[in-house]
Amino acid sequence: MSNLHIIDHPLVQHKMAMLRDKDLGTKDFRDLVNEITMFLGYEVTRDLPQEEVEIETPLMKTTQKVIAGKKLAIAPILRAGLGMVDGMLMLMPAAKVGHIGMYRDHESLEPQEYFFKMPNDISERQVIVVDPMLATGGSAMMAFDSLVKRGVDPKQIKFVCLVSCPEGVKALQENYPDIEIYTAALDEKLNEDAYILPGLGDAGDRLFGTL
Ligand SMILES: O=P(O)(O)OC[C@H]1O[C@H](OP(=O)(O)OP(=O)(O)O)[C@H](O)[C@@H]1O
Ligand SMILES: O=c1cc[nH]c(=O)[nH]1
Ligand SMILES: [Mg+2]
Repeated sequence: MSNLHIIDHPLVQHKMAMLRDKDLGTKDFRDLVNEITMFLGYEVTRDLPQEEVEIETPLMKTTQKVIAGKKLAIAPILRAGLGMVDGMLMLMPAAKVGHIGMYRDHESLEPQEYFFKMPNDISERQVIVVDPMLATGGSAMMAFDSLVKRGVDPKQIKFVCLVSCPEGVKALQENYPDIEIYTAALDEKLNEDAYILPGLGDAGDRLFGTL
């Protein structure tokens, strides 16, 4: 079974059309990233373990399923991943947040890690790594490497992005076949600067107004 989940819900696709528009302003871009993230978060949490609890409604006693105390962490890849944190926390307010600072060197296109701070018990948590863009896959894979080095089982990692491309998906599937990928779009290809086409440009710059 493929580990690639493309979320093609009409509301998600409608919001993606707005997000890609080059004339969309910073505030609206930020708001849409959060809104789309919530839809993706709904899908990525679909298989969280559940347990039955007893409750009492105003009319009678009954049982109801609740999430079975799964320990979660959200791990944004900076900067652009920061734009997805609030959307995820809206759904999982008790999740811890660990930050992975990374930028792609403009010449080599290789990711450079400049910050890594996780909750102490990260090896016991399911980790949802978030970054709007999956281009070559180098940044996501370096983030996974860093988590695995700290004892996280790749089976406990999920990756959520807004835009992906065949090159990045292939790299992740070859190197981390156990990691489920959730995306709102599988675009056409990378250009010669490893930007996604049609894509949405530089997600970090559009989120933070640093164009
Ligand atoms: O799959 P890759 O080829 O590694 O490219 C994707 C990475 O590039 C972007 O970050 P960028 O380096 O622009 O940093 P920023 O978020 O600070 O803008 C993006 O947010 C990903 O982290
Ligand atoms: O298209 C791309 C590729 C990498 N990073 C981005 O922000 N956009
Ligand atoms: Mg950037």
